[in-house]
Amino acid sequence: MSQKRTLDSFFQPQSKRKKDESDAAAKPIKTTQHNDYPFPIPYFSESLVQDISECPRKAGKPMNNEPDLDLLYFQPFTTASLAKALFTFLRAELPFYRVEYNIKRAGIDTHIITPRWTTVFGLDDTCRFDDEGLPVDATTGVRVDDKRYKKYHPRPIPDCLASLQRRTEDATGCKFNFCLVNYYASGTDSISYHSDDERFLGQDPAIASFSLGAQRDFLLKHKPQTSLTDGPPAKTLKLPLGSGDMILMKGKTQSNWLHSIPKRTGKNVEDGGRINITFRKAITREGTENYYNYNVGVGTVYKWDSIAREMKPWKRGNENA
Ligand SMILES: O=C(O)CCC(=O)C(=O)O
Ligand SMILES: [Fe+2]
Repeated sequence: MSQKRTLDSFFQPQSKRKKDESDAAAKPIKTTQHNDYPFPIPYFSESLVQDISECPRKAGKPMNNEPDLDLLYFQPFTTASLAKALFTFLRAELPFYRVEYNIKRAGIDTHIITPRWTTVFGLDDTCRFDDEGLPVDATTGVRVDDKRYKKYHPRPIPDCLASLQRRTEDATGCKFNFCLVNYYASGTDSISYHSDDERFLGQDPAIASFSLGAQRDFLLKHKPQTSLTDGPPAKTLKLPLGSGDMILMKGKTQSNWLHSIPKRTGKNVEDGGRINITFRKAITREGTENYYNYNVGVGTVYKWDSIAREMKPWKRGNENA
């Protein structure tokens, strides 16, 4: 019988732990494990799960006063203390990547180094994970051997992020199957103007987007109008997203608007970092392939080093160093 690939288990106490460490430090931590995680990912504590279950305290505010814009702004979704705890936990416990790839830009081969740390978990709607953690057809339950799952193996959303996902689904009435995480270590990290309007998300996708940590501006601008008769260009909107805020982007937003997190300069560069979590629903296998390609890639795994206070390359066998 093959060994279970997904195990929600109790992590073994670390072998290098000194004998005189407190009982609290020696307490086993419950983790989600998977063959395609570089390391086990701890569960949130019971008190964090309880705090999440009490969010949001207030309904989201609709923002639909611009053409084709359809947002629900939870300002905030979580309390400030929960947002801080989530930020600290996720930065320390998730594997991150600095993905590099080549594209043709204005006809010229260009090497892109993604200007932020990224990670992703999930699987499109055509499949689900079986209890060995492998993709099976969502309706027949038969193992799926698809080239789109070969280069990067899909991996399930760990229990910690799944508890935030469930609360988000209940609060919005939307269903999600992917969780993308961005870590902007400082003001020099950014995401340029884009729309999340890929075909693999279907028409009018709903995307829930959380902000944790430093406040950063979220800019929105209407896509260029196709003809002069379409009216004057809509103005750029600036949402100064704070820790614990969540925006649900829905309806015609992705097909008509671009969004970005611009770089910050001068005294605003060192801001302590910001984490963005998005929950989305991919409906085809191209979505799975695309998300792992651009958010995990084939490069080095990094993990937060709380002493050096930066991401450090992570190597198997070095866990307790
Ligand atoms: O960091 C953010 O708020 C935006 C992230 C984003 O737009 C994306 O990951 O597609
Ligand atoms: Fe986006």
